[in-house]
Amino acid sequence: MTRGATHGYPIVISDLSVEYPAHGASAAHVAVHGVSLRVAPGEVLGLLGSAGSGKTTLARVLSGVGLEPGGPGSDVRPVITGGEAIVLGTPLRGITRRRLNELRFHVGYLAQDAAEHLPPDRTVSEIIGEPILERDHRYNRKALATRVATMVDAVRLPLGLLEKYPYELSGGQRQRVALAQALVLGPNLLIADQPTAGIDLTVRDAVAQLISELRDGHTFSAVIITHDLPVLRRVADRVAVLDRGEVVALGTIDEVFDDPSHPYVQALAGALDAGHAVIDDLQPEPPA
Ligand SMILES: Nc1ncnc2c1ncn2[C@@H]1O[C@H](COP(=O)(O)OP(=O)(O)OP(=O)(O)O)[C@@H](O)[C@H]1O
Repeated sequence: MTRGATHGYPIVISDLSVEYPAHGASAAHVAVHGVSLRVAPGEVLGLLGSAGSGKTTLARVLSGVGLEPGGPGSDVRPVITGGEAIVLGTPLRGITRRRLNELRFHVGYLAQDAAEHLPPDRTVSEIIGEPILERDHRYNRKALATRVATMVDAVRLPLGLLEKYPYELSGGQRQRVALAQALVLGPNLLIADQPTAGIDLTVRDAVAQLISELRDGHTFSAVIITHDLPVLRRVADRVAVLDRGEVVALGTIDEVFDDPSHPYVQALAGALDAGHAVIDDLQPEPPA
């Protein structure tokens, strides 16, 4: 794998279509339709869109998690049916198992429901350190403990939580444990599905700060799904808005919201003007 290749762009998506195949009584469903976009090195792209617009599908495909046979929550896996997505130089269409495993070590992925799915029988320290041991089970235990403690600190959790179990933590603390796990391998790319959901204001700020600091290192890029405007303003260089699987707006926050042409983007812009910081309760317009 050529890390950061494809003219240096960590993500290059061209005319990508993704479909959930027919299963049981459900017909096939196209969740992402003809999407093209690039994420530049050092760029954080915010991804917005109504419920069901394809954000999570796109995130799962780009992280490789959704393409993994038997992967988590993958009873029906999304399939790339058109176009291509190249992540850190690796084309995802028809990717082999071996290359997918390799890619996964370089892409941090925070699933939408990660906080609810932490393994109940592992301590915070074991959970955060797991990706390191998965990559190298003989990793030096002292170095591992140091790395885990650094990550706990980075997500503003007290070190006293290291030996606690998920059920002993609040939802916001669990979310930060999941984020620390997604970042523990020092990925070049983070794909985070609602990283600040369920986290209170002060800590939300800390998460935004952490992402900004990582970005300032210039070797880190991210796609962040969030409807949290203060977080978007703080971390996102550009935003893409999805509606029914298509990109309907792309640009800086000001470019997208100052002169919205698409009805859903207009609705978002209206919500922002009305002072809503979190804008995820908007429904798309019914199809024409
Ligand atoms: N396993 C699946 N099988 C079939 N269709 C699915 C599956 N998962 C998602 N979909 C459909 O794909 C479309 C996109 O879903 P997706 O979860 O990617 O949207 P989203 O923008 O992330 O929504 P939300 O904000 O609610 O998380 C939706 O119509 C959804 O019903």
